[in-house]
Amino acid sequence: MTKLSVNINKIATLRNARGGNNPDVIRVALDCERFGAQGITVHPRPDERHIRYNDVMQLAKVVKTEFNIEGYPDARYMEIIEKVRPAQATLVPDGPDVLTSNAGWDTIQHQKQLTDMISTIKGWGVRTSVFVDPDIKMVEGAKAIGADRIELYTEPYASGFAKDKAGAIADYVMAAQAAQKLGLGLNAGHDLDLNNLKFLKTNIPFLDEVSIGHALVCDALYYGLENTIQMYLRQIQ
Ligand SMILES: CC(=O)[C@@H](O)[C@H](O)COP(=O)(O)O
Ligand SMILES: NCC(=O)COP(=O)(O)O
Repeated sequence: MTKLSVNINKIATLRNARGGNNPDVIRVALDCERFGAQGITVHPRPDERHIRYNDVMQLAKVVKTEFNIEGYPDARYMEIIEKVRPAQATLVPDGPDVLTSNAGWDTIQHQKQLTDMISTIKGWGVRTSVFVDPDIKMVEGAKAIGADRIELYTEPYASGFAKDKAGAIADYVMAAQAAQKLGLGLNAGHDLDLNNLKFLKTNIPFLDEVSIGHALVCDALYYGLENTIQMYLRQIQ
């Protein structure tokens, strides 16, 4: 079964535009769960331009499905993972100034740093996932550092999909099969949407989880949140 984890960063972006509490990210997270989402993802960034660290603390008290906290493992991220102990911590190599995530880890070059972080996080009883490009060497590197799962960075798949579906998926299938052989769990995310999700699932049926935010929230403007979550769930059945 592939789980849908809804990334609610964009809800916080909208809330922050006016400084009040509308929309309320807590209410939206609970509604996403009520509408069928099997997880809630957040990705706090140091400038708190969307999800704030305090949101993460409040969400942790109410989220009943899998709570996934993504981010660069700086001191503040590690502190929040230790306090919250979410279902999953996804380590992403974003610099503080990036607009959004734009690459996976080099799991070989950062082997020592990642091994230490992963061991610490696993010691808190939290499942670990590392964000990687669809590159077999990086997948093997993720196994070597002790990660439980990888999350494949799907922006290149999403941007190549319109022109050449088969070409866009090829590296992802190879990386996914390598992960499966190594006993790593498999997540995917970034720029997944109603056009490209089913093809990903069909080609990689053993995906454990997809985390989707930007496109799902945009679709909800037209279809409504409940209907949109159901539409995404149908793509991964
Ligand atoms: C790792 C990843 O791909 C997501 O967490 C993404 O970075 C969230 O995007 P935004 O921060 O742009 O909402
Ligand atoms: N890990 C990917 C994620 O949480 C959402 O990415 P996007 O759908 O907002 O591009």
